[in-house]
Amino acid sequence: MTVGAFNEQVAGAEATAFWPVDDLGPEKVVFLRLPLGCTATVVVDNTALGVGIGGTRMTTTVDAAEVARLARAMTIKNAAAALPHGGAKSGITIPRPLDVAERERVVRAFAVAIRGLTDYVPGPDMGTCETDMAWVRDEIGRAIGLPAVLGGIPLDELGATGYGLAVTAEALEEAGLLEVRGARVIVQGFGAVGKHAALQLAERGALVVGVSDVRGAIYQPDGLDLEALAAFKGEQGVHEFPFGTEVPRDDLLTMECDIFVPAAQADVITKQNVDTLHTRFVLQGANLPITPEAEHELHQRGVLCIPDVIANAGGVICGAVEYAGGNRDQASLAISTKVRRNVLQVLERMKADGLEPRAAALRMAHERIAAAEGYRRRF
Ligand SMILES: NC(=O)c1ccc[n+]([C@@H]2O[C@H](COP(=O)([O-])OP(=O)(O)OC[C@H]3O[C@@H](n4cnc5c(N)ncnc54)[C@H](O)[C@@H]3O)[C@@H](O)[C@H]2O)c1
Repeated sequence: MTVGAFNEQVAGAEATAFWPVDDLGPEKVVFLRLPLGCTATVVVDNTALGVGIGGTRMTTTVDAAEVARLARAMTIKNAAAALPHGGAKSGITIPRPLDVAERERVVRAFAVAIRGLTDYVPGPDMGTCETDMAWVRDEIGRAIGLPAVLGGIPLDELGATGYGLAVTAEALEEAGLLEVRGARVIVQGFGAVGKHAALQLAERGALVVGVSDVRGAIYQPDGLDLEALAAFKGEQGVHEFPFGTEVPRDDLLTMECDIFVPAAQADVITKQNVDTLHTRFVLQGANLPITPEAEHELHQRGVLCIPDVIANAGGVICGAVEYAGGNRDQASLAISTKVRRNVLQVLERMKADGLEPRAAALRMAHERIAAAEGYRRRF
């Protein structure tokens, strides 16, 4: 980024026109100059509930506005998950892809620069990984998403987010809305989230009848052999799995099921295709997989959509347990306890206040933050 562009970004920050500035935050916005022409922004949005946890994004395009929006999303997500953490985020803007030595130099310089920003704990995000977090921790003693040898809990290996999605289904069963055993499930996306959600739901007796990845989809009306599919997947597309019928990728969005799990990308269900979805429940694995209009329409049709901030919170809960020095087992217990309780609270809130699921979840998050704000010094 040129100095001019950097200054523009700072001026934009002062103008505050392009990111959320309200009673919640942001509390701090810090701009940094780093070696090799890199710049960084750290936004500590709100720390009423505790130290702000949020990833460090490292791309050629990340800017202050993106970081600020993501920091706000973390404030809401951590509060909705009932974690003792506020929301924060950082972004390192690189002028070009960096080699490993350059990257280490930039990440270590970033870490040193945020040493005094003790109300922010970085974690991995798009463009950063556990090695980057290990460098950060080496410099300043704090980061999450670390390698196991440094106390990290391997989030994707554990399948923390997928596990939380299965717990969500169990909570719906506990509320008398669904029977997981025998429920027909379709999962869009077979990556870190979708694969574990499918495996965990199948383990509980659900019939995962369809699964897609970016290249195609596979369908088996009697239920796919998920263990075999997970072992097969590797570099191959799920559509190449021999024990099922290959179908066009987005046909899965039109097939009848009890539970649909979008676990691929944002905005995959919109006003344009929402009519084609034939399901009773949507458990949101991806962030914002359904546009607000489509979510509203599904609610009107009686489809219960458990929003991302509740259903996919397994990952952030795992991060919070790691920060507290916990282990894998403690992370699993925290995910099952918190996700279950949050789903049941959303259902109660919907009933009591006549709210749609996302509005109920957001109200819960805002109330938790407001209650914590009540304990802050005001003078
Ligand atoms: N990893 C986590 O713990 C976590 C936590 C919360 C939210 N999320 C969100 O969940 C989503 C998935 O994350 P992930 O970590 O599993 O990513 P991933 O890259 O591991 O997997 C994504 C999967 O989606 C597939 N995909 C992409 N576009 C598709 C399409 N149009 N149709 C069907 N499949 C498609 C890819 O082929 C891949 O199988 C993202 O939106 C992410 O932000 C992830």
